[in-house]
Amino acid sequence: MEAVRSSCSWVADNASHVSIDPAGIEKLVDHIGGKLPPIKWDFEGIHYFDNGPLTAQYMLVLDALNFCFWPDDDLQYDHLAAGLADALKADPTVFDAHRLKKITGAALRDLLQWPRPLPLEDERVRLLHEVGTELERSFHGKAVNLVTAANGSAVALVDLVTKHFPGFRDHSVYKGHQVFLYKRAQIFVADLWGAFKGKGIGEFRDISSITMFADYVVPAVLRHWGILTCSQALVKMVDSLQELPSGSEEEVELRACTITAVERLREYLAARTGTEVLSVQVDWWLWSSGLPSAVEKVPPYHRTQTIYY
Ligand SMILES: Nc1nc2c(c(CN[C@H]3C=C[C@H](O)[C@@H]3O)cn2[C@@H]2O[C@H](COP(=O)(O)O)[C@@H](O)[C@H]2O)c(=O)[nH]1
Repeated sequence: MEAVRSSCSWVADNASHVSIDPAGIEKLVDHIGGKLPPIKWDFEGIHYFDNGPLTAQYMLVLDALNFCFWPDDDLQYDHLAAGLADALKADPTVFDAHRLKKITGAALRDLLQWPRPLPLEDERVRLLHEVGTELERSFHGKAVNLVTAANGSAVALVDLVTKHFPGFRDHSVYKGHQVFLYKRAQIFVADLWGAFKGKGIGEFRDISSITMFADYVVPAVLRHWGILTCSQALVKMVDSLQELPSGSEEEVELRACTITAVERLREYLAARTGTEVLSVQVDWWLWSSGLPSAVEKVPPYHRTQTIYY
């Protein structure tokens, strides 16, 4: 995604609160022996997969809701991915467009078997209505038609998703410049690619165009390795779990510098190994290394209330 890469690189060059340290990149690459450890998509075994169109429907619903878990200490991405998978196994029509269009907060909670209101529940419901309505209007109700309309191009699919579904238009205006981050639109493409192992409706000839998915786990991992360095004031805010307003300079810098740092890390790894390295793979490995169950103990992540990640 050229617009994502170039706008984030501009932020990194003009940042006031976050910087990227090449020494941190070298340290991490040395630590992993110069090669990215292999990582399987769905290493947790929590996603729905039937090798067919229903998987595309599941992924679109999953990534429409793939944001803001932290305000509820017990809620994690796993609950969403596994909860939606169980719901779909129990009732294959549960994500039919006409049902998504009318879903309520209580029904979503039921479906996920979550005992209390979800963070930003009203937004989650509104986004599902948006998905149902637009799928019906433009894609005969089926996410698989959206995917095939991209003709095997990851870039085209991100464009289609962001054109048709306003909820996926993850961007900010920073120092007067429009910055594109597109976390959920890009992770949707990557999730399809990962689930279908780059075959069939998960085949994208330009998967290397996708950047990492800027949210709150990977920036903390990059801080741990000294790849991202934050101003003292920002460190204090993040480490004391103070909320960082969505769209603030600090928040945009954290995300944009994370994308740019992963691009540099990818280039450095590719040069060291002499093989192509994908941002998607770097993202998956960094993300999994930042989970609470992982060996590395990373600093707290930044707290931002947003529908974008
Ligand atoms: N950058 C990046 N962020 C990712 C994912 C994934 C899961 N991707 C699946 C694809 C392959 C793997 O097998 C994964 O299962 C979730 N997240 C984000 O993390 C946050 C939730 O964290 P917590 O609730 O504490 O586990 C939340 O913002 C969520 O959107 C990823 O891959 N990359």
